[in-house]
Amino acid sequence: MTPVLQAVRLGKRYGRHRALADCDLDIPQGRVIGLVGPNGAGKSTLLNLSCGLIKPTEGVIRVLGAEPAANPAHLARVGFVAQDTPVYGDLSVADHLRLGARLNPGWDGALARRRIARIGLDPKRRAGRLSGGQRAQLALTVAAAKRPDLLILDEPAAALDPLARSGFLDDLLEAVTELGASALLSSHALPDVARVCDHLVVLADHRVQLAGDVVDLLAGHVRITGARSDVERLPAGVEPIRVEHSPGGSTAVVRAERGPLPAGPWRVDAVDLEELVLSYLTRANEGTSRPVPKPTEAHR
Ligand SMILES: Nc1ncnc2c1ncn2[C@@H]1O[C@H](COP(=O)(O)OP(=O)(O)OP(=O)(O)O)[C@@H](O)[C@H]1O
Repeated sequence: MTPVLQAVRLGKRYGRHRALADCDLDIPQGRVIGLVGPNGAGKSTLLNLSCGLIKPTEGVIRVLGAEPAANPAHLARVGFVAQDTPVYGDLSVADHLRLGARLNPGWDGALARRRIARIGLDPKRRAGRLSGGQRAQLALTVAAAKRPDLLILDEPAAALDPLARSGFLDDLLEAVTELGASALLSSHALPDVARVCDHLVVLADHRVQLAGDVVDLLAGHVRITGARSDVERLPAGVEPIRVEHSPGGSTAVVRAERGPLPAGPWRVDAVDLEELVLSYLTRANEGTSRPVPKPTEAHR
C-alpha cells in the first residue's frame, strides 16, 4: 500500500533560517502518528509541508503517493486543522457545515450533523461564542466530514482542559476509525501521544531523532541499571541514548540493535514512551545525536 507520508532528505529554510533538515520518513497508512519535539523543532513546518501550505527548499515529500496539494482531488483526501483551531467567529456552527458542504465534493453531511449532535453543539450558536474545546471539536468535525484519507492536526488539544482534552482525543480516535483514515498530529503532551498514537516521530534541532511504530520502538529500547564501569562498557550493537550517573550507580536508556539485550551485570527494565522520547530529546539537546535508528526485524 502507498505510504501515507514519505520524505527523502526533506528540508525547509526561511531565507537563511533553517526550519527542517535531512528529514527521511516512510510511514505506512492506517497509523495515528504523533509528532513531538521542543518549541521551534520544526513540527508545524513538517505539517505545513505535508498539507502543501508551504513548499520544500530541499528534498522530496509525498503524501498518499503524490505531491501535497497536487490537485483538487488530492486536496480532498487531506483534512487539516491548523494550530489554534481556526473557525469563523461570525459564522454559526450550521454555517460552518454549509460552507464545508459547498467547498468539499466528498462532504458527509450526515457524519457532520451526527458529530455536532453528539458533542452537544447548538447549530445556531456563533463560533466566536464557543469555548476553546467546542471550537476544537467544530474544527475536527469540519475536517472529518471531508472524509479525508489523512487528517493533519497541529497541536489540536493544546488549549483544552484535561477533561475536554480526553474527550477530544476519544473523538479523534473515533473519527479516524470511522473514516478508516490515518492521522498526523503534533503535540507537546506526551501522555496524550502515548494514549492515541501508534507511530512516533521525534523532531529536535530541525531533524528527525527517532521514527517508527511505537510497539517496535518500545521493544527496541530498555533501561539498564548497574555499576558505572559496567554501564559504560556496553556490548557491540547496544547504543546508549541517555546515560545518568549517581554515587549509587548508573542508568542508561539504550537501543539494542540486534534484538534482546544479552545478559550482563545490570538490571534491565522496559521503558515507556515518555522516557524514550525524553531520552532522545536530551541527547539532541546535548548535541550528541546520531543517525536515526530504524526498528530492526528482530523487534517485530
Ligand atoms: N514563516 C516563517 N518565517 C521564518 N521562520 C520561521 C517561519 N515559520 C517557522 N519559522 C522558524 O522555523 C523553525 C521551526 O518552526 P516551527 O513552527 O516549525 O516549530 P514547531 O516545532 O512547530 O514549534 P512550536 O512547538 O513552538 O509550535 C523555528 O526556528 C521558527 O522560528
